[in-house]
Amino acid sequence: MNHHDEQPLLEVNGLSKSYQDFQLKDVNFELPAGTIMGFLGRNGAGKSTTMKAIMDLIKQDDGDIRILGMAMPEEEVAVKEQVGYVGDTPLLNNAWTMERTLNFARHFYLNWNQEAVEQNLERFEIPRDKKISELSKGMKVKASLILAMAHQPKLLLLDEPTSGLDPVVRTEVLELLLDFVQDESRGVLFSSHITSDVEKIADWITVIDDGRVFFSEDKESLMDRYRRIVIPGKGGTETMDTPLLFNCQRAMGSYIGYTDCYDEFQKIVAGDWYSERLTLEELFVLLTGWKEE
Ligand SMILES: Nc1ncnc2c1ncn2[C@@H]1O[C@H](COP(=O)(O)OP(=O)(O)OP(=O)(O)O)[C@@H](O)[C@H]1O
Repeated sequence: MNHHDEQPLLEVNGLSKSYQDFQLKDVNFELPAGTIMGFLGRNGAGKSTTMKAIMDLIKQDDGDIRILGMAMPEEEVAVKEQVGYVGDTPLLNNAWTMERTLNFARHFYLNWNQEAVEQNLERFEIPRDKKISELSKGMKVKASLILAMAHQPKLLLLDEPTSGLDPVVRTEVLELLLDFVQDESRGVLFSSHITSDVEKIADWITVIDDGRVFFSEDKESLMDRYRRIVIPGKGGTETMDTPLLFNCQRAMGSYIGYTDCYDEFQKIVAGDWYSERLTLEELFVLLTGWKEE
């Protein structure tokens, strides 16, 4: 389906923020409805800062942020009805039970869905009567997610929702996110260092590097256009001498390079080579790590 005819759920245009030793520089991307966007970047690249600026938890220096066409922070009250956020430091009060937390939070929203809350509490086996401080890390994450989704937002902004969770709980959380976007009107932006999680469920990948958007692209097209090209044996220097390849090197008796336009490479470059698809993790390391060598 073509998502682009519809209004994006989230538009970030020219977002800038300066700290003493770090700048977000002209961050631009759009999140279409029905999309799960994986937000990747190395430690300190600016993921949390971007998400906090979207939520107006920190003041942006410059930029235009729209959620369902509404401007942040100008239309904050209306926007927050449409957004669920789970940040890097949970907002849950440790001394409260889940019951008390939910009873408190429900008064702030018009569209609170108690039925969905009950279902999710059951689905994730979250006890209502235990204090938040008595929940395990995984339970806290799930509790935060239930809370973030209780007012039926259109957009979820999740800062590393799956880090520190066991594989079973991680899978449950990923399934919850897939369910969430299923009706194609909602969307999720989630940052993660667990590239396999992102590869599993994201439709769109946005990579931020040193405060700039490196690329923001449909996952399938991204994974399709990159390939590792291998020429076995000692030859291959001429074959590899094409601007379509980068990061060429000899390794394990072969000549290895990478292309970001595999379609073209395939058409143009003859010779004895074969290609390998990259995992998202390999692609991420290749693109954000190789320039440091
Ligand atoms: N309140 C602050 N004051 C000054 N600098 C800050 C502040 N918050 C974050 N930074 C700096 O901004 C940069 C980006 O931080 P941010 O938390 O956005 O990165 P991140 O991509 O989320 O990293 P990680 O993957 O490690 O969570 C870092 O260099 C950090 O030190």
